[in-house]
Amino acid sequence: MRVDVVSIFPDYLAALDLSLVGKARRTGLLDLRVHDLRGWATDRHRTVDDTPFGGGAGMVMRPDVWGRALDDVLPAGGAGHLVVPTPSGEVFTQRHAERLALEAHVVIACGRYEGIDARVAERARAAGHRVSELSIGDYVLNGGEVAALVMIEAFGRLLPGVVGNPHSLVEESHGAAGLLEYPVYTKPPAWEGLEVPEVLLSGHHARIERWRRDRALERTAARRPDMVAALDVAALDKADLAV
Ligand SMILES: O=C(OCc1ccccc1)c1cn[nH]c1
Repeated sequence: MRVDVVSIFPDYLAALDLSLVGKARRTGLLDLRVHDLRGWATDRHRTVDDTPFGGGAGMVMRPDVWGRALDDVLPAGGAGHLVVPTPSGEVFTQRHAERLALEAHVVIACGRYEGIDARVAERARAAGHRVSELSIGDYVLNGGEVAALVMIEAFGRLLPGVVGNPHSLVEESHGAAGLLEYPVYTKPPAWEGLEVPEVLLSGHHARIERWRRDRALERTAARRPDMVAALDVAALDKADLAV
């Protein structure tokens, strides 16, 4: 999988040399390239922004500079997926991560200031690329770089071979069951007067599985009632009968 990130702060993406994503790069699972948008600016001051049409505070990133950058990094023929992090985007979820992990070539355009001229996304769509304007949450950052780090980690870890034990990807929060993860414990069995729930030490796998699903349901209902509404209870019941 190839991922290009374009930003006026390319050093912000240095964190991607670390840990699992760094390993995926070194083993060739992930061909990640970071570009400085100013490389496509044409004037002496390497300007990438200008005042907004219609007035208002702040600056807007210029379409011509972004156009030249994306012409160079998006795949010819329009088979790319352009991701634009923005507070006004569709909320990025594990479903998006799963879909992006299947793409051959993703380009992430990191906006700054008040954002990127809207015609940039329009032109990329017209050229046949998939374009997703995605938000990582309901808050405003100074730029898309942090959101790019979040998304690359979220879909990068799903690439085959990146995470050692793929089974650890199955029972996660926001996984297929649509539940939050149950509470986890490790040694010592008693710590600071706090005990690990007895059932987890019982070796009785059916009971342990039921306890875990009950805690996951409880937690999801308490913290994410929105997810409960979307639950496929029939599937859970079937699982229930299985236990
Ligand atoms: O602030 C964000 O992106 C940076 C950005 C991009 C365009 C204009 C302003 C700010 C963001 C918040 N949630 N998800 C993304």
